[in-house]
Amino acid sequence: MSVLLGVHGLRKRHGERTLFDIGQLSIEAATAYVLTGVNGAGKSTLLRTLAGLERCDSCTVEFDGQRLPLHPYPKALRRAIVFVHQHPIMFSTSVFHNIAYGLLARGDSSRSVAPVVEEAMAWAGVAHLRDTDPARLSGGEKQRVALARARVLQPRLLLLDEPTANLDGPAREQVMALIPTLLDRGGSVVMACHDRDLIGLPGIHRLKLRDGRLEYR
Ligand SMILES: Nc1ncnc2c1ncn2[C@@H]1O[C@H](COP(=O)(O)OP(=O)(O)OP(=O)(O)O)[C@@H](O)[C@H]1O
Repeated sequence: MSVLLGVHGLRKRHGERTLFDIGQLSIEAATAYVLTGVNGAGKSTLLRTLAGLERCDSCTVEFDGQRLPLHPYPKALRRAIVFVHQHPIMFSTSVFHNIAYGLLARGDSSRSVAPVVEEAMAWAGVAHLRDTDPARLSGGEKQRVALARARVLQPRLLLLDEPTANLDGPAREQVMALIPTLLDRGGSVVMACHDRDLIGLPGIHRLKLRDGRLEYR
């Protein structure tokens, strides 16, 4: 198995408090991980740091054979890594437009984007909501749109922050059912979560943040 992203010396402080100090983290290609840890352990912060949404104190990464600093955040990682927030923020336009947005922003033509978005809406079970304003969606529907929006970008690494938090019943099950097929195209995924069913998914690798250190389980 080849290493997709190697992270060296990832340290994060808030004032005097060291939230985490991770000597080495290797994320393999085409592999799924869950990241567990108690409330406040720093799971979201770790994912946000890898996505370039938070600054780390000092860190270098190896990506595609290149050694890069994590700050300023390299363009190569911005394209390769996608972060899905626990409470996804969406434009008040339509489901279709929200899923298409990232591809259009990359410069893809409307003509090439349309079938990709249609396929993603079908995958996520939201095709019937195509023209709906996301403000009108339930939490589960919003999370499925967020996963579709991330999937069309074909990230090499997808970071999910508690994808099933605040969901229960069928909404949670529908989101869970999508997780194994997120990896269709050979990407890797790291999910911060407390959800025992996600943690127990077959073949998933386990990482745990405990007292600022990362444990491989
Ligand atoms: N800007 C900040 N300044 C100081 N402390 C912060 C700041 N941002 C986050 N923290 C603290 O860092 C800690 C880690 O937060 P984080 O959200 O990463 O944890 P988590 O493991 O994802 O928790 P949960 O499981 O509850 O979502 C928390 O104690 C939080 O209060």
